[in-house]
Amino acid sequence: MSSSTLGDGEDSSRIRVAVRCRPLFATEKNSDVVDICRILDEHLVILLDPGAASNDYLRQEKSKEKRFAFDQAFDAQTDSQRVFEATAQPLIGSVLQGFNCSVFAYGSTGAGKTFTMIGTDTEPGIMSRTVDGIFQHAASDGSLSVTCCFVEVYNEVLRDLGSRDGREGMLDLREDPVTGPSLTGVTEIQAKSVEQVMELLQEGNKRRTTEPTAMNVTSSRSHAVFQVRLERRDPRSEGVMIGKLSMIDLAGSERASQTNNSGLRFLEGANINRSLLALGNCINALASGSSFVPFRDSKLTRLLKDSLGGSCRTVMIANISPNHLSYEDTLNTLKYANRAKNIRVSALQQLVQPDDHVRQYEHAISDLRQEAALLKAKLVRRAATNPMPESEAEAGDEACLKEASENWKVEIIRNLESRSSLQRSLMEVEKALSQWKAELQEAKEVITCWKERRPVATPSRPRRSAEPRTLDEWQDLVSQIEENMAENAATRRSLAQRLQQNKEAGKELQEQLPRRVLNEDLRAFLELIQRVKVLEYERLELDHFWEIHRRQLVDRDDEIAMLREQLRLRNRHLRALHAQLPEEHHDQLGDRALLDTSDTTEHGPLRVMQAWAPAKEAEDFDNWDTRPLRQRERRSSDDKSKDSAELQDCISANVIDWRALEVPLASQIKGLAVLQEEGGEVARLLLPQPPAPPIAIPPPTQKRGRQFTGLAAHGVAPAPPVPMRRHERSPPRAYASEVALRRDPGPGPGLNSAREAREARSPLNPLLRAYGLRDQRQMDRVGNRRSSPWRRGGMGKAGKIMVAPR
Ligand SMILES: Nc1ncnc2c1ncn2[C@@H]1O[C@H](COP(=O)(O)OP(=O)(O)OP(=O)(O)O)[C@@H](O)[C@H]1O
Repeated sequence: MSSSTLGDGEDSSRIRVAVRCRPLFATEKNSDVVDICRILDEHLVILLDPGAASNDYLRQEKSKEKRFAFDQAFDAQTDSQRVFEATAQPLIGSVLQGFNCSVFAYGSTGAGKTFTMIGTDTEPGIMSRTVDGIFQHAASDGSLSVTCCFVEVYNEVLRDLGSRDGREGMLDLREDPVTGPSLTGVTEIQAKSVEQVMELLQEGNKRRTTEPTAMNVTSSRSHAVFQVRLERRDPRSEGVMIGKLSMIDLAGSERASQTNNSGLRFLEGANINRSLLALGNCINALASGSSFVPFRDSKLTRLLKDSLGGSCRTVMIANISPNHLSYEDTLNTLKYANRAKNIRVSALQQLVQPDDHVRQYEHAISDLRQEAALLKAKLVRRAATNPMPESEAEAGDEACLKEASENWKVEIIRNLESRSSLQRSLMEVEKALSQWKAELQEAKEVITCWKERRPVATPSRPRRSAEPRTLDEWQDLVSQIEENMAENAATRRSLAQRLQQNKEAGKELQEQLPRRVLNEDLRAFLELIQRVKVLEYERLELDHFWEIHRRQLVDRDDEIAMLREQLRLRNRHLRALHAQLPEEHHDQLGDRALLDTSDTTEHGPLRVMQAWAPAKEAEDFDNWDTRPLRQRERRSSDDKSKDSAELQDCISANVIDWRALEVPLASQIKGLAVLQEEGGEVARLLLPQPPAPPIAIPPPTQKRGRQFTGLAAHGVAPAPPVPMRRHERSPPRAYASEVALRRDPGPGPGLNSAREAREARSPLNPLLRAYGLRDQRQMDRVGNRRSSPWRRGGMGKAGKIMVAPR
């Protein structure tokens, strides 16, 4: 293939940029919208200051008026035929001569891109006019072959708009260093007439992903790319000239937040912006003459690699709206277009000479000869050492072998590439699904709050600018999300199925390798390639699983936070009941497991443990009256009426979440149930405890060092601080005070053993007596502390469960 530079003047050396301003809609004219766009002399665009235009006297000083000059500028009155003549028509001759050309429409939503590129039945756009022009141009040229395809890039996935199952028909993009990017499996039509192409455009456009946005009721959410490939014989050189014309209707360039979208629409917006950002970066790199152009940053730029700058003639049409409310978007579009003017191009003609073909065949034949000689030699050697079975020897035709190995290589690479692409799509769908799930939960929560007339909790994610405002709107949103989730789930199922089929096909190919590739070196090489591809794929798969796992952890954290809240409410309710209940009914209350929150610092891997320690309770806990009830009854009647008044306040202020209180006891909460099954002290602590003998509680002594809140609440003084050895400096915090207690100094006078002496003096003693336990050992045995899950798992500082003694 040979190349020559297009040399028809200055125009060919840089991107041509045209601006088209649409007229104001009737609705806009009827409202207070002001036209802030002026086009002068088909070249100059003046964007007036919207403040000045809207008679905002405060803003008139800071004029925002901007002026830009472009190759062409069309005002609202210019029709599509004129736009076509000034932009795409001059490219037709170049494509017929074997140059790559492209026309793309850029602009924010509702600015008129689709109108310009595809048009309407009465006002056809550039795509159909160009095809018409091509056929007119080469009507007499019998050698012309026109092939068209129509695809969209939606959410970073390429879809075939030409196939009947357009939405399902995802495409793979291949890059060939010689022929450039190509789409495998795309529906291509060999166009014989303009009508045929028009049909493809119309049908494809219907299949395109469109959604109403706040700016445009039929907003295109994807980038539509229409490619026309022309092949014709060069009458002078007898070579074949291959030209490609790409016409692109880009999705809206507005910021995702401006379209008032949420959920999948917001995700779309983010992906659209990603592609456009990548396109902008490529334009910047091409404009600055950088040696590296980041084409690989998005599917769109990868697809347009050979249609942007470089070896291509490009026309950009920037569509703008004259509406003063769209000032920012219009300005951004004009700045973007202005930058694109600087891209220098040097188009290359793709002329395939008949000689080139001959040379290529010669190379291929000589390669094949070498390969055949090698294989022959191998076969001879093998036959000598290990005679082949009859059937295999028959199949050992060299050409067949060569072909088989080549085919195998192509098939396995295709299989692995499509596996990676399926996996990536699956990840995208999973991600979208999990976002939907979170949104659905939040919307349902809002609806419940609304129905129960409770205040709506602050959302975990930032509010969208267009949250539903009525209950009906919220319910509509829920059904819409559910519909989308069902759609996504179906896509996920189909992707998973295709992935499975792909893996099975890959396995089969793997098994065929020894039969299809007899050349050992080649086999080893192919195995290596395959291994690399498989590893790449496995890494992708691992990323995927990691992502799923991470999301599960986030969900679990949410669940834990919810359990904490339930526990907090339940504890508060129990305390309120204690305070409310007359003395004679105290026995009915039974033992309740209350949660000690003295130490809630996270430690250890078992996240559920954290649910035991309701963090919000921490500040209240020191004020709890954890003395036996009969002692507490001696409180003044003032205290009781205060408690009762507080409870009434809570109820009337609707602070208590009665729904949450329906969750009965801590023992029935998921995290605890799991641990109960494991046995250990949780179960023990939830069992009714022996009645406590009346004890005299000494007043709390002066607090020093770390406090063991549970003991302090019983009037037990903390142990005196004992210097720790180095390796003991950081014991798990929940046990810090316990460890300190056990480090009590030796026996005192008149006691039987050192241990008894230690226990007698231990400030733990009143607590042991309160629970009818003989000594520390018995406590250890009952509590089985040494084998408790905290010890074994090294989980340390989960919140502690305490039993409120009667
Ligand atoms: N030059 C024009 N003359 C008359 N009507 C126009 C013109 N440009 C756009 N319109 C009308 O404006 C509306 C929005 O245009 P269009 O759908 O082409 O916008 P868009 O830029 O493609 O938006 P999106 O990015 O959201 O798809 C359409 O109803 C279209 O018919």
